[in-house]
Amino acid sequence: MTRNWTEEEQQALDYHAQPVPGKIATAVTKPCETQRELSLAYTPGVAVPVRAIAEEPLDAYRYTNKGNLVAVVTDGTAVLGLGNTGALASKPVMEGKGVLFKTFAGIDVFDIEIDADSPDAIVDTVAAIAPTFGGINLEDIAAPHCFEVERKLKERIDIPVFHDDQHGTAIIIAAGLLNALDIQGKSIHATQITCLGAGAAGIASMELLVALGARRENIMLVDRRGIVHTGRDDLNAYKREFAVETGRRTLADAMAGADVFIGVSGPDLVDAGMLASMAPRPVVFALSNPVPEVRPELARETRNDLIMATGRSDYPNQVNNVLGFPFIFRGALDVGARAINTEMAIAAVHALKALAHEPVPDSVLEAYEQETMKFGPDYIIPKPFDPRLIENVPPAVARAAIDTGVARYGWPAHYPQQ
Ligand SMILES: NC(=O)C1=CN([C@@H]2O[C@H](COP(=O)(O)OP(=O)(O)OC[C@H]3O[C@@H](n4cnc5c(N)ncnc54)[C@H](OP(=O)(O)O)[C@@H]3O)[C@@H](O)[C@H]2O)C=CC1
Ligand SMILES: CC(=O)C(=O)O
Ligand SMILES: [Mg+2]
Repeated sequence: MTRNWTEEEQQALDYHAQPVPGKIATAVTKPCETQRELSLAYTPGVAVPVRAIAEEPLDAYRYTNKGNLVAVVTDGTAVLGLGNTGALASKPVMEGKGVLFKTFAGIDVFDIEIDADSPDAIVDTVAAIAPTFGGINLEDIAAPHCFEVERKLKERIDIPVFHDDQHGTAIIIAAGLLNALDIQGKSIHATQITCLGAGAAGIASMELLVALGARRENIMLVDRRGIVHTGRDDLNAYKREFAVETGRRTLADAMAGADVFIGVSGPDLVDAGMLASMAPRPVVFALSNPVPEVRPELARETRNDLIMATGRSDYPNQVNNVLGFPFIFRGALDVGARAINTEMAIAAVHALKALAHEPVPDSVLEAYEQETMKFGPDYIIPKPFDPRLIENVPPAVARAAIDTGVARYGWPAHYPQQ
């Protein structure tokens, strides 16, 4: 098949193809150049840690890479905003998550793309390979299957299972939104929120906002069929939790008077009229990747009192789960956490929120070719290249893990003194 890629698309293909196909490889961490080293790395030396681990399974964290290795697992059913591309085509995204885990938090990743025809097929596969890993990052598995997969895996294995599109996204949305509302002079408790997308990201984000003080009755969830309301008989149990009693039906109805729009759905679904109908000083997070629900250019043309974020790196205010999963897993792995719970998620929210108020380091300004960046409408959340993320977020997550009793170890010796 001959395709006509644009210059920018061709650059993306070349980046992935050259100098070797793909974005990630394995690295050897021990010397293996002499007969002596070979006998330590392989037989006979390798038998000693095998016997140790067979006697004491926790020794796997000491003698293997288990404690620093995460599986990024998908079935390819909700790949970015591209939909169900299948397992194979999702691999560049999963390798990309591996790049971010390693670059930002030093965590190694195997990406696991599974051809699965049911939630149980994913659960059985992941449970069977779990001994290899210190954590499982579920990625781009569509709702509602993602909820069942995560719940069943949490019941079956004793390492953290974290669906990034649910909880990673929710954490970053919450941190960015709390800051944006402060700037707009609004309170989460009284805010009318319209969320377009009632899948993995939408449901989990609204649940976390409720845990942080948003009122369930102030949230209007919208899916392909319009507003999620109590008169509908096609709702799954997760959507039903947010069903409101209302005569309103369409996305346009849901946008009128809203203080906040969260888009976790698909490209170009919001028009100028909908934006214009929102309340004064609104917050608009159009987070579908790669194409947002509304382009920032259109939003700015329409009104100048909004705070706007996208999931992308090339506009101000990138609200994207890249700010979460590397640092959250770092904190969880460093204390041998058995789970990543809501308290750990909320600790990450507050750490990210607070960091946005601090002066921005020069290295970040250079990476973004900006002279200044300061807390305000165009800087509500730290940038992924901020070197303080790794200093601030993992300790906050680790502290919450220890306090809630899910940590296997105490405060890491290399963490800042408390
Ligand atoms: N910036 C970020 O960090 C992140 C962004 N996202 C983005 O969020 C989006 C959804 O991801 P995810 O939740 O994992 O996917 P899911 O498949 O789990 O959910 C998608 C949801 O979007 C709704 N939707 C899709 N297209 C439309 C449409 N044309 N009109 C109305 N509703 C629509 C679906 O409606 P229905 O239920 O009726 O099918 C569904 O509720 C993607 O675009 C993804 O890129 C996701 C995670 C992180
Ligand atoms: C960022 C991400 O995980 C997504 O768009 O699916
Ligand atoms: Mg994703």
